[in-house]
Amino acid sequence: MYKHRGLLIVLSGPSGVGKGTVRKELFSSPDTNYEYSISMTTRNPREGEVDGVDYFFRSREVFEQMIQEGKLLEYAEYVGNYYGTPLDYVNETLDAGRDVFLEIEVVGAAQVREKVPNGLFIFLAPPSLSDLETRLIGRGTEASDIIADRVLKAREELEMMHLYDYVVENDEVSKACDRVNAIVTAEHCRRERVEKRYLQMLEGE
Ligand SMILES: Nc1nc2c(ncn2[C@@H]2O[C@H](COP(=O)(O)OP(=O)(O)O)[C@@H](O)[C@H]2O)c(=O)[nH]1
Ligand SMILES: Nc1ncnc2c1ncn2[C@@H]1O[C@H](COP(=O)(O)OP(=O)(O)O)[C@@H](O)[C@H]1O
Repeated sequence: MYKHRGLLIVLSGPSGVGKGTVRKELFSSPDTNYEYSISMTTRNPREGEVDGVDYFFRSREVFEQMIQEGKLLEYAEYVGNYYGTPLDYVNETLDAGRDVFLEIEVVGAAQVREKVPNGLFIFLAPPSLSDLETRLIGRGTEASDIIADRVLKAREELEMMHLYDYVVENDEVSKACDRVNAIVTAEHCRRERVEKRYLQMLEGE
C-alpha cells in the first residue's frame, strides 16, 4: 500500500551566511508548515540558548554513544565540536506525512544526500565572500582566531554548492525566506503530480 511521506528539506551553506537567521525567520511565521529538527551538539550553550529548544546540548561521551548506536541521521565535527541530527524524530515526522526542516553544515548535508536522495537540498549563499566575513565579525559570537578558521572553512564549503538542487542568495533575510518557501511550494506541486500519476497507474492495473 502506497504511503505519502513528508518532504525532507535541508538548508545548508557556509558558517555566517545566515542559515540560523533565515531558519528563525521562517519558523516565526504561522504559515510555516514544516517541523524543525532540533540538532544535538557538544558545544557549550551561548547566552540565551536553551537545551531542547536551540540544541540538545550533550557531552562528547553521550554524542559518541548516539553515533555508535546509529541514532543519528548524520553528524559532523565542526570547529572542534560535534553536531548531529537525531534520526528517530526525522523518521517519525516524515512517516506521519509532515515535512522536516534541517539547518546543517555542508558535510552533514552530503551524508543526508546519500541516505535520503529524494530530499530537497537548498544551499544558502552569501552575496560575496567579504559579506560573509563581515557577517561573522558582526555576529561577535566567536574570538578572532575562530572567525579566521570559519572564513577559511567557508571557502571550502562554497565549493559544495553545485551538489544542491537550489542555490538561494541571502541578500535580505525576508527575500531569502520567500525564495525558500517558493522552492518548497514548487517541489510539493511537482511531487503531487508524480504521486497522482503513480496512483492513477495503480488504479488502472
Ligand atoms: N552536520 C550538522 N551541522 C549542524 C547541525 N546543527 C547545526 N549545524 C551546523 O553547525 C554549524 C555551527 O553551528 P553553531 O555552533 O550553532 O554556529 P552558527 O550556526 O554558526 O551560529 C552551523 O553551520 C550549523 O548550521 C547538525 O545537526 N548537523
Ligand atoms: N541577509 C542578511 N544581511 C545581513 N546580515 C545578515 C543576513 N542574514 C544574516 N545576517 C547576519 O549574519 C550573521 C551570521 O548569521 P547566522 O544566522 O548566525 O549564520 P549561520 O547560521 O549560517 O552561521 C548574524 O549576525 C546575522 O544577523
